[in-house]
Amino acid sequence: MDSNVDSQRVPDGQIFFRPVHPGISGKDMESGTSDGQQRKMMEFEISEEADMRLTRQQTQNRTGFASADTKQGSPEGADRKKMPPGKAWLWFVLILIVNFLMVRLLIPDAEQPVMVPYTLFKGEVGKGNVKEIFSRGDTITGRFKEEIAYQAAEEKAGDSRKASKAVTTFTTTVPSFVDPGLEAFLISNGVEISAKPIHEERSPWATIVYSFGPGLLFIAFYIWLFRRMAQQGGLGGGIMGIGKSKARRYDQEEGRKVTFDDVAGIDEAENELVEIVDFLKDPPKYTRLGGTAPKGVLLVGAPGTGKTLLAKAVAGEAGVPFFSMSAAEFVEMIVGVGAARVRDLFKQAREHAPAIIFIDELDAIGRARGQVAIGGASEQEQTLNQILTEMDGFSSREGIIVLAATNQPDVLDKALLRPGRFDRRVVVNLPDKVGREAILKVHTRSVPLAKDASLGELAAATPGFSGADLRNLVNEAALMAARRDQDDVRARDFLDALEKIVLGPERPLLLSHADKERIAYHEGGHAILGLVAHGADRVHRVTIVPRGQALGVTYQRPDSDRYNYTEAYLRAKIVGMLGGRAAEEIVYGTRTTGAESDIEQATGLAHRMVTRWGMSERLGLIQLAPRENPYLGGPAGYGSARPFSDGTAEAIDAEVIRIIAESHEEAKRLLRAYRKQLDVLAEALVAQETLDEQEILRITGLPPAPALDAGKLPVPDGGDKNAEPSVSLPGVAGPS
Ligand SMILES: Nc1ncnc2c1ncn2[C@@H]1O[C@H](COP(=O)(O)OP(=O)(O)OP(=O)(O)O)[C@@H](O)[C@H]1O
Ligand SMILES: [Zn+2]
Repeated sequence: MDSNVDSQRVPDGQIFFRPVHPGISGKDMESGTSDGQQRKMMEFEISEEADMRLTRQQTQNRTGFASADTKQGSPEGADRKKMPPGKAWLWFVLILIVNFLMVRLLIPDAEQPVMVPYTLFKGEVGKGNVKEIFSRGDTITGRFKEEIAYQAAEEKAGDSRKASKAVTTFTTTVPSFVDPGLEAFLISNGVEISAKPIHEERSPWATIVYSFGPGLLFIAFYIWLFRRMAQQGGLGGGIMGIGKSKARRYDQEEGRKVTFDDVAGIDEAENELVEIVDFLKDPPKYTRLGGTAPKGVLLVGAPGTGKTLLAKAVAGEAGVPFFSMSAAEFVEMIVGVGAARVRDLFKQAREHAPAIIFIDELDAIGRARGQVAIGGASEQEQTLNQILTEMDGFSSREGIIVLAATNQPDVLDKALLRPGRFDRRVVVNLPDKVGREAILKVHTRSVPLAKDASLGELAAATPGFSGADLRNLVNEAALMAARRDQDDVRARDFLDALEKIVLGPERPLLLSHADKERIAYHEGGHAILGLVAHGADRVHRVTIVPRGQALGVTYQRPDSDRYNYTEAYLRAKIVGMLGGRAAEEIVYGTRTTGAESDIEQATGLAHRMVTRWGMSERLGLIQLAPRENPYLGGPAGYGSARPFSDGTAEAIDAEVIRIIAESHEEAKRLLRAYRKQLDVLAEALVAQETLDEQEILRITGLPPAPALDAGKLPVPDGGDKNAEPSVSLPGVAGPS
């Protein structure tokens, strides 16, 4: 069975098979169509039990994409540090509470006077027990010399258990008939008649706290807030630091310079930047004849492909200071701060020219103006305008080059891309197999490799991995080897690390024998179809050890990176995905929930065949789903503004349903034909849990999957002789 849950939506237009495991968002191996000629669909590599999609998360890089890794200065960190406004309110409330408690503690006589009857008051005056009084209107407030025990009448009636109160401060009301002799009576009994209210009298301390406390606290709070913000900028300079940029100078901070030696596998991008290095080394050489060097270079590419690294390498090679800042860090809670930071960043760079300014995640502020959600808009706009102003403001003779990185070039404000600004665009692609090997070499420079660890094979097994993913893989493998007390990192460590990264850690589950057998048949179904379906990817491994969300996994991967897919290949893919369920149906005659992600992936693929790749005769070559961001995978679906009729929508559904139904039939037909092989494979899986390619071939006696153009497969002995294995899948326009 497969993973029961697939938390990742699959963006339209990309074939990615990712293991259905929610925890590995960063590891996606992507593939997808990118624009124009450079139609670069990446491949699927490992197919999970029905081939999981490796897909880019739709969410943007800022929400926890970043390959879970270790990038320094990643914008995520910065976002976290920023205090959300909600927290400020919490502080505000806390301060009010503290203030209240202080007042209570410092002003013991802030107690309310107790209301006593006029007669009792006069009685006490008569006894000479009243020290002083203050009168306003018909109300008298005063203090007894000695406290008296008093219980209000209404309380007596209500609750007899209530103890009488000890009263020193009292208040009473003079009856409506005026008591003419009162004043003389008071004086004769030695009562002081006070000119100021008695119960509001406070100690000098209390007065200070009352009048200044709250104000002081607020001021302290704001000072603290500003300081905190300023400290985040690394400048710790009180309120004044807030408008400073938080740019980091890598040349000073890091011991070792990054050079082009540290960058591998993205040669084209690297070559394009060589000229920039040259310019920075000797600006006059270029400007001597009146030419202008580029001011801004936009690095465009998927997350983790090495854009930041490349920018640092340019600085390292040229030997100039490198000021780096993530665009997300520009914008703070306070409007105007972003613009101030931009100004400061450029000022710093100018002081150290020639220099490089690197702005990461440019899309965070470079989004087309007016396209931003209300609220952050004006701040974002101001910041963006400031960048434009600054870029216009320096001449190329100054030797400053602004590099910026984004993975959403299409959302950028057009003004940023005008000549004199970011007029050069360098695409940083995901590395191909050769590139991945080179990157692995860079990152294993200080890792002792065992003889059996072949970086070439590892590169072949990791299509769609970015440089950051590969670095992470090497790191995981090294940790794995260390945990195993080895002195070197072996092939097994790399494979285990890869599996862990792609699928999540092994999950110990107590499964009954019956469950195991069912999972074995499900995975066996995928695997057999991988071997016999025409054009399917090679099956590398089958396991029924639960991992991440998956109960079992069938790994399939093409022999080489694929950039384009034939329809037959896609159909074989769908047939393979449905093989798990088909096997269960054939063997048990019942269904389980185990095929959920298989179904999801198959549907997604069929949908894209129809809506994006023009593989439905009935609908023809019409684009029926929007293109998506080639670097991130993007939102699919037109929402309410669907540019086609209801009839077309119905036709799309019908075509998708037809493709799935045909593939399902095909899967069942093939599995019936290869039932004997399915049985032995399932049995072996229950016994051994994991089988590699050689074992699978030996156990089933099947030849490795034929290439697409291979001839008919032999009908296996013992198979259903009537059900001839298919050589070609029914065409899209086939009988329906
Ligand atoms: N081509 C590469 N060669 C060598 N190492 C690489 C390469 N690409 C990425 N890495 C490794 O991955 C790390 C992260 O890459 P980097 O931060 O440069 O990616 P990025 O493209 O800027 O990503 P993001 O768009 O998420 O900011 C690098 O510090 C480096 O160690
Ligand atoms: Zn499955």
